Amino acid sequence: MDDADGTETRADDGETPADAGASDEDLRPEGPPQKLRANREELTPMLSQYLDLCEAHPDAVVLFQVGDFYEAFCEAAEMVARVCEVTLTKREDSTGRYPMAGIPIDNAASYLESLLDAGYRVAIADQVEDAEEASGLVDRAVTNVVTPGTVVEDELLDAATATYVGAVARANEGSDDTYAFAALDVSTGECQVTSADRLRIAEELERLEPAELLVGPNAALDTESLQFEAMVTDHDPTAFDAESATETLSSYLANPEAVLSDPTERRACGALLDYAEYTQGDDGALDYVSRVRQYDPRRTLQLDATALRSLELFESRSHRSGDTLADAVDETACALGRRRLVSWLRRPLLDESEIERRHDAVEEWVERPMARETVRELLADVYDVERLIARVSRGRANARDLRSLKATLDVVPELKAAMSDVESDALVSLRDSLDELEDVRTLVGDAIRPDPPQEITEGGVICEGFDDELDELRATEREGREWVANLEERERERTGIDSLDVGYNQVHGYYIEVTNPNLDRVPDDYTRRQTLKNSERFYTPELKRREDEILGAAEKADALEYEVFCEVRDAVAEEADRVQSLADSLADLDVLTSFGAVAAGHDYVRPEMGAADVRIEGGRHPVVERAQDEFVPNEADFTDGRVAVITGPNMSGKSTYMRQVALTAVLAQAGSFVPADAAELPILDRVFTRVGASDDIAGGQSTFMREMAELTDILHNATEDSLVLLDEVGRGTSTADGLAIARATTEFVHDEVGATTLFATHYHDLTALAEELPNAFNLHFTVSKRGDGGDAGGPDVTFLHRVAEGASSSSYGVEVAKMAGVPDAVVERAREYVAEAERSAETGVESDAGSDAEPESRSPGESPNSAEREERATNGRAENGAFGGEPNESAPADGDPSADDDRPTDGTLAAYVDGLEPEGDDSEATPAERDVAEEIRELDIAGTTPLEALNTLNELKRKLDD
Ligand SMILES: Nc1ncnc2c1ncn2[C@@H]1O[C@H](COP(=O)(O)OP(=O)(O)OP(=O)(O)O)[C@@H](O)[C@H]1O
Repeated sequence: MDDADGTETRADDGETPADAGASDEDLRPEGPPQKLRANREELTPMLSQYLDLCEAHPDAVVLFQVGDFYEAFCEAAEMVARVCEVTLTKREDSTGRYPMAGIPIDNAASYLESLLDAGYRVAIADQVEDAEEASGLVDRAVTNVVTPGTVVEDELLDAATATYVGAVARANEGSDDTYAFAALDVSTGECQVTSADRLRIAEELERLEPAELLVGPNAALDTESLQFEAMVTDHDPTAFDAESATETLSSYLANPEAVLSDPTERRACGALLDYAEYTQGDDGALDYVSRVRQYDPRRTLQLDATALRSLELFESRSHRSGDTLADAVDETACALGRRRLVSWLRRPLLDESEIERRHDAVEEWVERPMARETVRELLADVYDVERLIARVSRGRANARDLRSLKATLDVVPELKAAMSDVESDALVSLRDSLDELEDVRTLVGDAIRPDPPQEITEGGVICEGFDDELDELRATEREGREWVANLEERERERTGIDSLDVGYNQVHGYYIEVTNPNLDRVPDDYTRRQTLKNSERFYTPELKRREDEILGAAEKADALEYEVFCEVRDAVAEEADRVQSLADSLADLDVLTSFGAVAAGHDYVRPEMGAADVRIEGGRHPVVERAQDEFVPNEADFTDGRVAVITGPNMSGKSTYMRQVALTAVLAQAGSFVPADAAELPILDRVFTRVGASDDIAGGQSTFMREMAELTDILHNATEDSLVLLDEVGRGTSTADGLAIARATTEFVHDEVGATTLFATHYHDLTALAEELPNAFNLHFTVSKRGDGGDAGGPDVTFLHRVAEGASSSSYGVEVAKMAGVPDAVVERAREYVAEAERSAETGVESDAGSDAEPESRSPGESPNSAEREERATNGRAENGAFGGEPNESAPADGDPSADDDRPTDGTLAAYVDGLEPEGDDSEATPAERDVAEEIRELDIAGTTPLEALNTLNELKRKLDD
């Protein structure tokens, strides 16, 4: 405890946050507490020090070390007590009573996690001098500001994913629309910087999802509209000034202009590094951040946030582990590899020769399973040396970390041996680049004991033979202890007391214990030290001398060990760059080996890259195939047409099919083999995916508007090298409008864009379009029917999940409803309505909506919306996303769903609901029928799924029956 700090007590008076009187709502837990400010002149030295630190960190909650606790006071204490569920106590002195709450330093990590989760930044103010040696108040300083984007503690980080803090800056010149984005993983020192127009930078943000974001002074970033959670931090705006940013950068790059030629990039990156230094206690530059890299997102396959999400690359809708692409192809052996895998999947390559280089390596591993498995086993012993060396550089690594580094280095020669005869270019150069770091390995091996304690200040860390002075001290200590160990025997002999014991305790030191009946035989040179109930404890002058010698030597040795340890750690830190590049090679090697293992274990093939069009034989969905007992492989052949209109019943496999095509391309360009019997693939520049509103979250205007804005983005940005997946686009509005949008989109993509497009739809009318457009074709998913729909109650449907040419004949919605357990009576009635609708379709009675959506007057090949399209094309790029911008005028407005427009055209539910409408006036109907009719009129059919519709129908029928 901090004696010089006054009269503070930790007495728990049982007060809880609730009964302590909630603090004023306006009082923030961050920054200087008002009450302390008000009493500034009278405060005790310790609280005054606390107040100073709070003022220096206005954005953070200051946790202030007092002995074994981190304490918070006043508003911050009340918050800490609530969020961390610790007791609120108080500190009382002559200036007043102050709420106080503390968390134990020993297991601070879990409390810090709660504080971060609750949205706080935490400034850790440590005692930076020994409390016992301090002449007055113990000196304290903020050694670390813990924030969501800058955490470095292993306990708070996910081993498998990188955590980024990002900074966005905008060009200073008024008309210049250049934005720069810099992202830093403080735990590893990886730093990447790019610049582009604001739309692309917004996409980059979504792609990297930094946990925390600094926004430059004039960047006008609408952080509210980001589609991921990021803490927005106000950092000193002057850090973004060109001059100060370049100065910050000069500690990291010998020539900042050479690496970051764009001034906006330098401003973003400089400000970011300045902030990172601030969070790490501001001891100057972070030495381990030595890999500042400029990149251009256009040099990699672009996957925006929507594509990443809908393809479930890293996060699945089910949130079950194992359900993402990253999980499916992850057979990496170490955390380095897992993080690298994520980064390769996030940024698949565009350069064909680089892709082939990775494929060559994967092929070699597939062909050489023994060597591959040996390498994987060795990689399993590799520690997370990327984060570890960063800790070493920050002076935070302990002896165990250094031993983990050595264990990793021990693996390297074995890895090189296991790869001695590899042939592929990538593997050869990886093998050759593996630096054994023999010097570091020997140093750590000689210096640090094999199984050291967690603490580095209490001895037991440094090997014998490493430091002479230390060895001498330890020898003195050892001899002393041996002398004491033999003392019992000697004294028993000398005194003739057989029960005499020699022992040690913390308070009294060494003693000789004699039981009461033997006290008369105690020699004269024994001095009494302690009286117990049944015995007395003594010491002799020699024992005292030896004790002082032992304890003195031990204490000195511990201190010296710490000193020696720090020297070793500093020497290792000097080699941080080499360790980082070793980590880099190990990460690449792990991913390539994992790709090899996945390819071998799951029958993936090497794709042929550089084809003109996608052609996949026997393709599978890499994730769904694992969950399915029998996955049905499917062809995807775009050599005779680029636009596929895909129909088929619900649940027949349309979405799975479309996604598997995209995932195959992503895997191939990331360097992996692909789940197929054979694949020829072009190099794609972007993958767009848009999923119709009703398959997405909730229906409704805003979702529809978003869908349309996203569609606009595709229409403007897709190229003939893009892959576009459209899943039920247009479903968020009335059927007629939806169909019209779907048609117009298909035509535009077909005529103007030329992208490889897969369009899954329930609008059967679209299949006619595929026949009209030369480069479009129909695919459908087949089902097998048993029975004919007669007395037996209609056909039973089995999904074959097999894609076939041509359009689907029926949507089978009713059969799906049956499979889902909708009561037989309803299913049967629905079938009657379907049949009726089909009969009327055959006799030429068309619904209004159908004719509305498909003008008969158009001649083949002529687009009905060409004028509209032209207007769209001249409207400039879509202005949506995080940087605000006006809603795009070219996005089609949501139609006013009038009664007529709303009438659906597809064969099942539409017919059913149409059939229920009373002919003529409601007044002839019974009250129940009128109610039902009213309810039907109110239904938002376009926003209702087939299943919901059938359930509603069931309910309505029950009402009528009642
Ligand atoms: N090729 C396949 N082999 C085996 N099972 C498959 C296959 N494709 C899909 N499935 C299974 O069928 C389910 C439904 O597939 P999917 O979601 O792709 O259907 P859908 O036609 O898009 O349905 P909806 O129109 O309702 O969106 C999947 O979850 C999967 O379990």
